[in-house]
Amino acid sequence: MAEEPVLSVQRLVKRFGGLVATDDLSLQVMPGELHALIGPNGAGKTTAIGQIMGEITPDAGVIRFMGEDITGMPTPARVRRGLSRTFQITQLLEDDTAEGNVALAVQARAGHGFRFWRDAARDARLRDPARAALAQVGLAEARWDVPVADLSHGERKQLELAVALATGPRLLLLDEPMAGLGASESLRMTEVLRALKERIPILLVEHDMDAVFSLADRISVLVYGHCIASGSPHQIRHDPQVRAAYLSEEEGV
Ligand SMILES: Nc1ncnc2c1ncn2[C@@H]1O[C@H](COP(=O)(O)OP(=O)(O)OP(=O)(O)O)[C@@H](O)[C@H]1O
Repeated sequence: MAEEPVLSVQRLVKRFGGLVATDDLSLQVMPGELHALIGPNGAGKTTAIGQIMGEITPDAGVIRFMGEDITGMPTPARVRRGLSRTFQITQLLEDDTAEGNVALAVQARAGHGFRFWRDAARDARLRDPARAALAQVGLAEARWDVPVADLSHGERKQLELAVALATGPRLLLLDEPMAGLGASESLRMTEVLRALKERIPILLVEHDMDAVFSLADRISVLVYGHCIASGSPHQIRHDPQVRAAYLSEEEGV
């Protein structure tokens, strides 16, 4: 029997006034796959993630997750089913520690039964999975009890990924996890994602083409909200339309 996609987006459309931000977009993420979504600034990549998470309502199209139609489903219900995202600009509680932030996400997943969120980091049922998530993203243990406000940008990006992992995702939607990282931090994040994709399928939005071409099993290219090409890294690298529309602007590809 053919494998079912984890995520299937069919003919998605989103307009903002006269602007078509998502233009008849179809894409799939298969089990075990890292699917990269690339394209110029403003191509509609973040808008696509927003619709998959239920934060933005599409004007047309169908989104299926693990075979279920989730198009009209509220975000929390999608998270419960195993969808999890990170943001281009990190969204963390500045005053809480790294571990506290992840423990809160574990608590949110567990739902009721934990009454006082301030104690989240102290409860082993929250602490242990939180620490497991922090270890997976490679954040140094000495930084786990540091307030978020004192973390470097690179550490915040790692932490944001740990928060996304804490909800127990069956699909990760990553919006520019390399944004603002230095060369060595990007390489470290690439290796973290390489290990993660062995366990969790990933839809990756990213401008770092070294990372994209080294990690992706499949790449889809968005231009003005429309997918102009989808294929293996080799196919995309050699697609003349893609090179003309996007890759020629990017260094080293
Ligand atoms: N809430 C909104 N209202 C109006 N226009 C919007 C809104 N959100 C996004 N847009 C527009 O939709 C288009 C797609 O934006 P989006 O942020 O999805 O692009 P992107 O591919 O993620 O860009 P980048 O690579 O710069 O992050 C842009 O022209 C943007 O200005």
